[in-house]
Amino acid sequence: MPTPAVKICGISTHDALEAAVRARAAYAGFVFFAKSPRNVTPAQAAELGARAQGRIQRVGLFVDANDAAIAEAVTAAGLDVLQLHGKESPERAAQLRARFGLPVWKAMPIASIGDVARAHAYGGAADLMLFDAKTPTDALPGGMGLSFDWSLIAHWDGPIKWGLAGGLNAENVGQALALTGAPLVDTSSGVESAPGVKDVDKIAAFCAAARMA
Ligand SMILES: O=C(O)c1ccccc1N[C@@H]1O[C@H](COP(=O)(O)O)[C@@H](O)[C@H]1O
Repeated sequence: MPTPAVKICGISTHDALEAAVRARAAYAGFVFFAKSPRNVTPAQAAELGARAQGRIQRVGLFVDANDAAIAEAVTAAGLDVLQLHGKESPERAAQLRARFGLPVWKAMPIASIGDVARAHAYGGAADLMLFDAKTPTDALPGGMGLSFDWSLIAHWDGPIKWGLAGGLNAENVGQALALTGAPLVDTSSGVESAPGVKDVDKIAAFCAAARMA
């Protein structure tokens, strides 16, 4: 199995960003969602984005955001990828990809096989499908450290690239990779000591465990 790409999401400090770079994560996620404990302002994102440039790909996470908010974040942080974590339709994903000229990742909340089937509609509209656990509330559609039945998406053979998120940590990422063969893994809560507080040792351990799997 090829080495999976790693994304560390919810980065809001220089220390966390440096830890992700040091651990050779491919992607750093910045959350632009006011209800999240990991939310960053455009000013914070500008600092982090400048520091990240050319060292790690910068992913902006949005939840049903409007074009103006996305444009502000793209400009501030120099984003390389847009991650849509709300109820964005395939048409909206395609529209944002065309407008910003950036790859679009769509998060798909999974609780049943029917949810997995919905991912096919994003072929040609998004660049990557990120399977995540369905959360119990629309108020926070991710970042709760919840996992789902990984067998539902094992070796997914859909029309676009894909990745796995939801409740991943250094202890379970090896098992998740062995079962699913995911080409990309994404974590946030699993590398924190408290909601929104990244732990540099956990970031290092997660990246090492994903590489060893
Ligand atoms: O991190 C958040 O606060 C967040 C808020 C709204 C939508 C998504 C969010 N995080 C993303 O959710 C998945 C899974 O996170 P976790 O590892 O279970 O904590 C991941 O892509 C986060 O980036």
